Amino acid sequence: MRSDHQKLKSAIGDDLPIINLSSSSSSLQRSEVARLIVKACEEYGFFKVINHGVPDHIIAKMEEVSFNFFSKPVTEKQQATPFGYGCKNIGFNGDSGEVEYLLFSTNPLFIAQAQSSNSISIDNDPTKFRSVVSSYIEAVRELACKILDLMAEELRVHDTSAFSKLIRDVESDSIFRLNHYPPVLCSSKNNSSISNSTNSCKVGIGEHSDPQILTILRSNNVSGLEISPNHGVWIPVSPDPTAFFINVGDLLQVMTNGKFVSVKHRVLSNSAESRMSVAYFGAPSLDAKVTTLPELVTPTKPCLYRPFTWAEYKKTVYSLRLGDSRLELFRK
Ligand SMILES: C=C1C[C@]23C[C@@]1(O)CC[C@H]2[C@@]12CC[C@H](O)[C@@](C)(C(=O)O1)[C@H]2[C@@H]3C(=O)O
Ligand SMILES: O=C(O)CCC(=O)C(=O)O
Ligand SMILES: [Fe+2]
Repeated sequence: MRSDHQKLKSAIGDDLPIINLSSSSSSLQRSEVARLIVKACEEYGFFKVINHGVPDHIIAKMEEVSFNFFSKPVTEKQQATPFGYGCKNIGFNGDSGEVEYLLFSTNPLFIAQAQSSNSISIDNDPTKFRSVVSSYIEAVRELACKILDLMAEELRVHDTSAFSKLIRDVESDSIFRLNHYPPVLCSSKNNSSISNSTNSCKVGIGEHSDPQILTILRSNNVSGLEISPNHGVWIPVSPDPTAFFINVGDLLQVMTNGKFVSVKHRVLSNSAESRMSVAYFGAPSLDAKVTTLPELVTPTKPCLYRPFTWAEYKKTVYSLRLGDSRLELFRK
């Protein structure tokens, strides 16, 4: 007979933690799920969620509009205002990769402009993109809040909505990103490639951590994502389009006083197939003060980071390169 623990957490090929959220309905199982989430955040800053409750039709429509968007001619994609379309250039400081993307704020007012400017039309229907994206964002935000509340419960934080209320804020600066990594042949000659003893592969997005609180990521069934829980070690993550992958972001590392780790990750291009991913980056409002929760500070674990606003942190992040460590600059 398998124990409850084994039923809740089963190993995947690559041995990364899997959290079965359907088990969080009874209070006994809820605390076991919360315990496994916290363990995963301490050990990896990363886990996969199954039975997440996000309806299949919302996911399928999101995948469809994303595919439709990236299939458009480049000139049309470049006109996708007020959304930010980018190809190969990442950020503003010289980073690049084999990726094209659409990056925008999850603020409903911002998304509404898409309709008024008719900037992205899917199946000749300018409202379709907006409504599909809005439903998806709403669903993944709820998933993020559910996970954040479970974390707070297990960490014995007095206010169990301490994390989730930051991303529920109407002024939340959360962002949304669609990524498309076209197939690129691996070669041993190119400079912008990563090599090991047998082959080398082009980089889609280079090594980085996500600066926000929590990232909810989903992809099609094409590999490429790798995480690095220990310096120099890269673990490939098997794709699973039925699941969501959760990254601890820099702010959660600060709020938990370094108990949770903001996971380093990267994406390598696949030589045969297109990878498409959708990421929701849950962030607080720009003026929110980010502080370490008092419950995570003890005489033996003094507070590691000075308080700062998300605006201050974001400004630093955007002034640096993708792979730069920024948290060090905010240590006490
Ligand atoms: C080079 C950069 C791209 C990035 C902003 C930055 O200056 C450093 C962090 C990068 C990152 C990583 C996670 C997300 O994909 C992202 C949108 C974010 O918030 O921080 C990207 C930024 C970006 O692509 O603009
Ligand atoms: O495409 C992926 O799997 C990861 C994307 C990512 O790390 C990002 O957009 O920040
Ligand atoms: Fe990322």
